[in-house]
Amino acid sequence: MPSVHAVTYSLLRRQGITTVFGNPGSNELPFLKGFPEDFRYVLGLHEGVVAGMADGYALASGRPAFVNLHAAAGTGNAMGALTNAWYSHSPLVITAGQQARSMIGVESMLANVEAPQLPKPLVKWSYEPACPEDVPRALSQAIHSASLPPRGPVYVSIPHDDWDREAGDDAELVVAREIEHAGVPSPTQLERLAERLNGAENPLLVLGPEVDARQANGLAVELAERLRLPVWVAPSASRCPFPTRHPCFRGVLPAAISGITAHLEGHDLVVVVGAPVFRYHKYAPGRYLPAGAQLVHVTGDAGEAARAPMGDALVGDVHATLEALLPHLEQSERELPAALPAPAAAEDGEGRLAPANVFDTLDALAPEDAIYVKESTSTVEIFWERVAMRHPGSYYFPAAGGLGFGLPAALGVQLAQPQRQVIGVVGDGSASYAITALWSAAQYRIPAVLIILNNGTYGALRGFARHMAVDDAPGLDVPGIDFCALAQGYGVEARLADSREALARALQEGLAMDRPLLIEVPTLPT
Ligand SMILES: Cc1ncc(Cn2c(C)c(CCOP(=O)(O)OP(=O)(O)O)sc2=O)c(N)n1
Ligand SMILES: [Ca+2]
Repeated sequence: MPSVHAVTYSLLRRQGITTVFGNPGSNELPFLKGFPEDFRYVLGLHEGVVAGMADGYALASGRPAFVNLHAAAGTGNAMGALTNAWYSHSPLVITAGQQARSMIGVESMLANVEAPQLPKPLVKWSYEPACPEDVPRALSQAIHSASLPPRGPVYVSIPHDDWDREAGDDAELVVAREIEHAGVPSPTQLERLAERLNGAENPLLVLGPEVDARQANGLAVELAERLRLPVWVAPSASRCPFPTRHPCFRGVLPAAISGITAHLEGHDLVVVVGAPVFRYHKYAPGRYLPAGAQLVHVTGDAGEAARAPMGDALVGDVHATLEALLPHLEQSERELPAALPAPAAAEDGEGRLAPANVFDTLDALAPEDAIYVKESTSTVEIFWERVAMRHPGSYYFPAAGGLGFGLPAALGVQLAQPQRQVIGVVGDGSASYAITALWSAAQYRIPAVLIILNNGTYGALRGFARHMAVDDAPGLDVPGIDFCALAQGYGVEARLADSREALARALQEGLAMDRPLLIEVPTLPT
């Protein structure tokens, strides 16, 4: 009769999950014993890096990513990354090694006491099987639960003495299970939605990360051109759902109630697709909608629909809904919106570049299908103004703003998308939360270009301090970090680019390399 270990690896292989992102302890060794030749283990030196790499991999592949952490301590280190994975609906299957069953109750060393409670509320489901025979079924439930809408991370704690136990006669029935989700609205629901869109005088479209996750970007372009309306990206954008050089593109909505409402003025129908309504951030109270405006929301996440403070919603798969909706929409006679004007030129400082000039240089030299993993919080708006993104899966930003995402996620995305060039654009503050990711980049020769924008400060917090009238907070500056030295210490080649010419040279070098390159750019604060 096969062991729990054998059935588990059969299940993972059959479900196409042959990469394990992990950091091991003694509890995990029996799972890693006899690690199969056709599997790949990607080690991260901190569990925040492990979960961040897995998050990038899952988001960019659209497939569940498997994580193996060490008991409670490893799970705790991953919680920051889990805030992002939860809000980006990332299908992570997180496993944690547990002490031997007979040693949990006495709370011996490495016992993960009340394990399923630990990752809540940042997982869809968490479980510790009541007996070894239930481990393969529990892992099958984890894979399908993570993948079914609304997608999200799940957690299974597994005692280390389960792996060599017999799995039971029917254990292998779970190995080949396939579960599909339909989620197409009914003809009546589509007609009602189409009637509102066709009847609107001056509609506006707001697109969210789910449009990109479901690869519905092209359908969103068709919708925009059919209705000839302005297209905004939903606030706190963690993905890019619409081509940024399209004439309908208007930018990213500000993440504040009054700021959003100001942009909705004059529109009688706001159509939100694939985003929560809304991911506010800065506290700037105001009316949720301008007078005379109605809002209709299409989302695959019933929770997002239920918690919105206004509007009507249709819960269904956004790709299937847009595809089924288009034939019901009339061609609008409105003028197509005019493309946004090119942004003004920016001045560099002495030995420091303006972020705008970094991004213009990037836009000029990067491949047209480059993938950007962004985590420099004060330069988000400038980035969206200056960098062209044309294809699905071109942009990733931490969905909960939990820093330490950028460097690991850039590596995970590059592992998932080897045929496209990944460029990480990370602030000096953010980089320090996951700097050990550079070791994994070097060890696995992951050919991402990693740009560190070094303005010596927590730039976004300086902006918040001004907004919140806090002019004397300590702890907002991070001077004196030499990222080139840190990179070389972890085995990654590095270049200092303190002029546009030096940046162009370093970028061209990095884009041609088959291994990672870190580029440190001293920048002006925004
Ligand atoms: C894990 C974690 N810790 C602290 C913060 C708070 N925080 C911090 C510390 C920011 C500064 C980021 O600095 P940076 O250098 O990465 O980028 P900018 O200088 O462009 O803002 S933005 C922000 O929300 C956070 N979001 N996540
Ligand atoms: Ca900074």
